[in-house]
Amino acid sequence: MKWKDWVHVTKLDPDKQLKAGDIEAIASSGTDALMLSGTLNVTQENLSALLKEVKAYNLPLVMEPAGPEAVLMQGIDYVFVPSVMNTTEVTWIVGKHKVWVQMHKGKIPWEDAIVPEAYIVLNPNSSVGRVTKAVCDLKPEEVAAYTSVADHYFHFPIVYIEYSGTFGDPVVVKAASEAVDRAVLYYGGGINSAEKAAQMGKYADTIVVGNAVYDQGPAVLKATVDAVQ
Ligand SMILES: CC(C)=CCC/C(C)=C/CC/C(C)=C/CC/C(C)=C/COP(=O)(O)OP(=O)(O)O
Ligand SMILES: O=P(O)(O)OC[C@@H](O)CO
Ligand SMILES: [Mg+2]
Repeated sequence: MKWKDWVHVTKLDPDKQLKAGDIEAIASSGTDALMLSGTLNVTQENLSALLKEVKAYNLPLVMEPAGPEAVLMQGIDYVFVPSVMNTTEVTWIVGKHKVWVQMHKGKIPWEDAIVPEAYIVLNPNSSVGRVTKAVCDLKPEEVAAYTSVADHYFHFPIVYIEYSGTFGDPVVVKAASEAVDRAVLYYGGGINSAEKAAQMGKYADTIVVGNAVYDQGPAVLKATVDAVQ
């Protein structure tokens, strides 16, 4: 299945520990892909350790870096590279990217593996909200406007409504879904039940589940998959 057709992605944090047997259960949950990502304490070492744990299960693997210092490209299907639309600091839109390109001197597999993501960060208390100094108190029409800018002006293939750690406002996500045209709309944040998965799955093309895997376990993850598959 092409990445554009995924409806459910599981986000695994290299900074957290999964219990024995959990990866097996996650892999058989029906989720379409595993994304290796976190904002804080992600290193080449913990990324490589997580990759070792997940690579045996034939699921597509996505690396989503929080910065140029820790990026895996070997053994990964895609690198989803974020830019934050509503940050107050240019580095989170284009600065880290410039550093990354300089580090790799023309060896970035642009066509085969790189997928840019336009993040709209909406939980000010999340790590990503704090680190990127995102302006999070946006009205639905402002989120819709950022969505259009990302989609039609910058031509980002993904617009990602990010509420990491908390369940978002469905009115906001609906507004983004009405504004999006060509991009694939991602939603992530606080999905820990079939009901919440279905609610955001109504608007987003792809939902992302992260914390629930660690806090509640693979059975809850499977319920979120079944709600959108
Ligand atoms: C150019 C390269 C290689 C990378 C770009 C890096 C940029 C601009 C990142 C922007 C925002 C960011 C830090 C994204 C990381 C992905 C993400 C949102 C992970 C989830 O974060 P949280 O759940 O808030 O963090 P923790 O789980 O670590 O608390
Ligand atoms: O961890 P949760 O709250 O499920 O959020 C998922 C993802 O959007 C985080 O980047
Ligand atoms: Mg997280």
